[in-house]
Amino acid sequence: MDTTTAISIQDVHRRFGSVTAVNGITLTVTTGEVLALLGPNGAGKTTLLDMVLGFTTPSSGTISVYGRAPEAAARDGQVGAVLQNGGLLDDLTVAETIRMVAACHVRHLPVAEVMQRAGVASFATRKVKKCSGGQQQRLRFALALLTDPQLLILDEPTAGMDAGARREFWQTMHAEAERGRTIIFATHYLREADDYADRVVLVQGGRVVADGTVSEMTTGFHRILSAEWIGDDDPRVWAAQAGLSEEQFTVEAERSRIQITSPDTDALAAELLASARIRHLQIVHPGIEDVFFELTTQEVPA
Ligand SMILES: Nc1ncnc2c1ncn2[C@@H]1O[C@H](COP(=O)(O)OP(=O)(O)OP(=O)(O)O)[C@@H](O)[C@H]1O
Repeated sequence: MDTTTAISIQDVHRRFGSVTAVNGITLTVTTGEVLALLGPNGAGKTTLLDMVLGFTTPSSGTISVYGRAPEAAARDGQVGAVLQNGGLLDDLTVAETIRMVAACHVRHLPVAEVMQRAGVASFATRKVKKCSGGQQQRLRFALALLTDPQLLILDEPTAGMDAGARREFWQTMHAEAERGRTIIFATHYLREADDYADRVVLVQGGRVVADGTVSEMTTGFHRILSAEWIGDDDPRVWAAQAGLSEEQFTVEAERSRIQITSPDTDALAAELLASARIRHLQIVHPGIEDVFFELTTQEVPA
């Protein structure tokens, strides 16, 4: 078995009646990778994760988890999951919930260790129904850790958490990633993907529309150059000679401030500086929001 491959997804489709939720995804996830699955509502993220967990099977294509069928890997505790609406029993306390689920597994980590690692120890005696949304997500995370899984799957784990709780949750997750666990999480929060994932896979319409690190994704996208124009000539004339369109070039405030949108702002900046036409140069790189917006507003080919 190839020990570096955690998940292998080969040309997977999943149809529900006339709806094609996953439309030909091929993806290999390497052991130890932290991968964010990003995409708008209905993109197919949950359906894909459900198949990796063995809850549903592909209509066509194959998925293997550590070289095995997904349901076999999940059954043996190789995979832990924090799902959007995983059922919790309201009247049990946090500690009772963890002990009860632990009792269902042949092998599990000590309950006290799991509570400490998931950050639930401080509210262990609280009933589930009295826990905040963020605390319930932490409890789900504790349950996912019980079998000491090699792979953690998190479907929008921080949904409903405020910014502080999100940050704390991700600190905990970071510690788990450093232990060499493979982590896949689906999220709508672009910043989370940017901050916590080694690799971002952008899904839309059941397909992968981008796959890479955030810096790879933003390379090749336009950058925005802005500067103060100090040349003697008219900046519009220069822009026309440089082949910039009206959308790419704007000049504000009595000709003094120019803005250029281009994938190759470096060369333009070099030329403008060398000819002493500009000063106070700034180049802004696009963030993942821009990439996400641009990629997910494109039409997906049929
Ligand atoms: N059991 C099902 N029966 C019918 N259609 C389904 C089923 N599960 C998912 N779908 C459809 O498949 C598409 C993909 O849904 P999915 O939940 O995988 O998207 P998602 O990216 O996880 O969305 P969200 O971000 O809103 O959770 C949607 O059009 C959804 O309505």
